[in-house]
Parts: sequence; C-alpha cells; structure tokens
Amino acid sequence: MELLNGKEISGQKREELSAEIKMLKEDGITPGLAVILVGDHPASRSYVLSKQRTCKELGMHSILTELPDTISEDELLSAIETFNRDHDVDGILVQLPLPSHISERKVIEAIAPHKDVDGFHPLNAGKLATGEPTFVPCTPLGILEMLKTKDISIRGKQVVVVGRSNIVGKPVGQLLLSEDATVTYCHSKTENLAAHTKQADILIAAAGRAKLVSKEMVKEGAIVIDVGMNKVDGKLCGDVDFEAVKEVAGMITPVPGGVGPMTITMLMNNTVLSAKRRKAFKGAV
Ligand SMILES: Nc1nc2c(c(=O)[nH]1)N[C@@H](CN(C=O)c1ccc(C(=O)N[C@@H](CCC(=O)O)C(=O)O)cc1)CN2
Repeated sequence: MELLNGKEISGQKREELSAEIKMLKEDGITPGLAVILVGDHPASRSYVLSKQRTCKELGMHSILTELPDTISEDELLSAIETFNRDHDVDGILVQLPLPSHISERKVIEAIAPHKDVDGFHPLNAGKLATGEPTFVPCTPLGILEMLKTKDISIRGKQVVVVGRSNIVGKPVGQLLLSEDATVTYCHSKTENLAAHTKQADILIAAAGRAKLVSKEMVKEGAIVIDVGMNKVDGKLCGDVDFEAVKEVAGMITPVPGGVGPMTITMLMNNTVLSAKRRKAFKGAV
C-alpha cells in the first residue's frame, strides 16, 4: 500500500504556482482573493486563516471580511457586490456553511461567475457538466491533481463516488467522467452499497459518515480517496476505516493530510487562473 500524501503533492503544486505568480506580478498583475467569513465557526475560521496564510506565502493579495452571524442576507449580498466590482480581486469565496437564515443558493449566485474560484455558481457547475472549461470546485480538482501527479490512469477505470453533494460528490464524478472514467454515484439511499464499492478501481468516499467504508467494501489494490472530515471523540477521522482499508488498498489518502491540503492549494490555482484571464483581457483591450 502507498500513502497518497496530500501535503507533499500540495507542496509541489504550490512551487509551480509560485513561479506563475512571480511572472504575473512582473506583468503588473497580483492575483487577489477575497474571502468572506460569516460567524465564528471554529473550523471555518481555521480554514479561512489557512487560505489567507497560503495567499501570503505565495505572494498573492488577500482580503478577509469577517461578518457577524446576525448579518442579514442583503448585507452579505452587498459585501459580495463590492468585491464583484473590485478590479484587484480575481477570486471571491464565501466560506460554507452559512447561518440558517441566509440562503446559500442566493449567496453563491451573487458571486460574479468569472470570480467564482470555488466553482459553485450554477453557470460554472453547468459548464463542468457540459465539459466546457471553467472553475472546477477545489476539492474535486485537488483529487484529480493527486491522481495525475501519481500517474494513476483514469481512462476506462471504474470510479465509484459515495456521496452526491454539489461541492464534492457531483463535481468529482463529472470531472473524472470528462477524463473518460466509468462513473457510478452511490448515496444514502443506495441499496447494497458494498456491491458497488467493491467494483471500484478508484473509490471516492465523500458521504460525511465516519468509517462508512470498511475493508470488506474495497477491491484489492483499489485507489481509495477519503474526503471525509468527521469529528469522533474530538478526533478528526475520514469516511474510510483507514487502519483496516490500508491492508487491501493499492493507494490510500489519510485524514488529515490527504485531500484537505489539496483543497486550499487548488483554490490558489483557481485564483491564479482567474488572474491570468484578467491579464489576457487587459492585453486584448
Ligand atoms: N466556500 C467553501 N466552503 C467550504 C469548502 C470550500 O471548498 N469552499 N470546503 C470545506 C472546508 N475547506 C475549505 O474551505 C477545507 C476543509 C479541510 C481542509 C484541510 O486541510 N483539512 C486538514 C485537516 C484540518 C483539521 O485538522 O481540522 C486535512 O485534511 O489534512 C482544508 C479546507 C467546507 N467549506
């Protein structure tokens, strides 16, 4: 079994991005990311600070707007609008989840699609589904980056995705379909889950249920990607029973240190992509 080390792969990708950012800055463009955090959810705060820190390390411009969880939906929408109009901002994201009185859909739809570096706007989700170039959500893009870095072949392979969220499950299946995989989606209503997962050459667990995937559900030699972030007895654990599954998997991502670090790196990737588009646009006018 080989461990798919997200920190290591992330580090390599960040070096590439750093060189691209240097070139953009030489042309007078500093990639800029605006992050909006609503409320004081400790995990969200820690992810947001990590995004800011990574921007700084890579020499990018970063703005953090913190808003109280009592903020109205309209006030949040107008904060987004300010960044939509700011020419120094290439990427905008609102950290999820949001308080229950705010519509996630309205918030995502308020972000200008050309600055939607999370890739959650329906226009960008539609482009991904129809195979057009677009911002791909960061966790799915990070998974693809890991597979490609490790020269894991995708074409014709059986990919089973457990989970159907708009952030991970659906887009990762679409992304790997565009890489010519044969994709099966499973979810909480799937009958005989193990019969499906056992077929997987690449198994992606993104259901949000601790240790859902047991050793018996995995084919010998399979690539197992764990997207789960569950807290059990105060300890972070994935959707895969890591200790047992590592005995049968060919390669496996740990939690922490697997897919998580890739998510933030691919956010930087998408912001750099957006800045490159700004540069191309500037050159064209
Ligand atoms: N607007 C968004 N909101 C959320 C997203 C997102 O992509 N956009 N994804 C998640 C949270 N997230 C990034 O925002 C994220 C989650 C986890 C990690 C990570 O590196 N995890 C570490 C462990 C961290 C820990 O100890 O708690 C790991 O797996 O090694 C990075 C980013 C939901 N919201």
